[in-house]
Amino acid sequence: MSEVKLHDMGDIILETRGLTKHYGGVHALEDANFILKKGEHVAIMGDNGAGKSTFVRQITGVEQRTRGTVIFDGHEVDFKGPLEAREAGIETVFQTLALADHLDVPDNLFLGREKTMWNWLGPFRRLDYKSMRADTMAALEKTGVKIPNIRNTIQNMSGGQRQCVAIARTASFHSKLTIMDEPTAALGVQETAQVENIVRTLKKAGEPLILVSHNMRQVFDLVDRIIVFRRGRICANLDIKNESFTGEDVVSYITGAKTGAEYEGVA
Ligand SMILES: Nc1ncnc2c1ncn2[C@@H]1O[C@H](COP(=O)(O)OP(=O)(O)OP(=O)(O)O)[C@@H](O)[C@H]1O
Repeated sequence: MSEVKLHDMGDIILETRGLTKHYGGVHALEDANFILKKGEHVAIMGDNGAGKSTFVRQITGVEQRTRGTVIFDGHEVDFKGPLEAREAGIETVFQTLALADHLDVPDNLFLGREKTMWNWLGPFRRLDYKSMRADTMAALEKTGVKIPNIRNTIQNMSGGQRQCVAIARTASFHSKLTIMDEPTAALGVQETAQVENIVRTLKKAGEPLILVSHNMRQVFDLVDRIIVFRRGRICANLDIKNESFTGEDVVSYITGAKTGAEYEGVA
């Protein structure tokens, strides 16, 4: 992680200033000013192609931004990849899930942060499979996720089970920020309810969350604030507690039927 400057962020965990991503002539993300406070849960909504995942990818270092600043936990950051972001405390469930298909559940949960133990045969450390398996069972239990056999490789699991593993991985390590990009898109009713319970657990623990979702009911149930993206720009910042607006209003911002005052990026 390259730390450029220190910022006194007060109760802000994440801020983006002028965050922009162009793919050649495609302006996928334009000048996004965004603030997330510690403990706050914010939903990101918007039509297909509005720039939501692009926004997530620039924060988590999956891609290098065209311009703009990201300040996380008081540091100006420019992550070179998602592992760097994770090391800094950002856990992300990507739309693509980013699981290793040929590995089983414990190996996926601990990928890049394997537990080791001293080997009694010599002065070197080896992987502590037993402990990782036990922790995996505990993590799944805690999140309510049901996987029949954790030794199965990911490639032999259903779409819903894969999604659950990705979410359990995110929720089982205490992070400074969790980002979920459409975590329930491929899930059935029961699995969706489990994921929503995980989100509530994070809220109770005071852990901040960015939730990319198309699901209006879910968003109204779970978050404090809704940010709407339209054509790569943030076009609305709606505080669920303090403002009276309906799902129809949100849809109007998503479709462009309604345009808000210029978003200032201040909660
Ligand atoms: N690697 C890429 N190369 C070129 N264009 C891209 C690339 N990734 C995304 N885009 C374009 O950027 C725009 C924003 O895409 P993005 O995936 O961020 O949308 P989204 O809001 O997450 O949509 P969805 O809800 O469908 O996931 C789209 O026009 C998309 O086609």
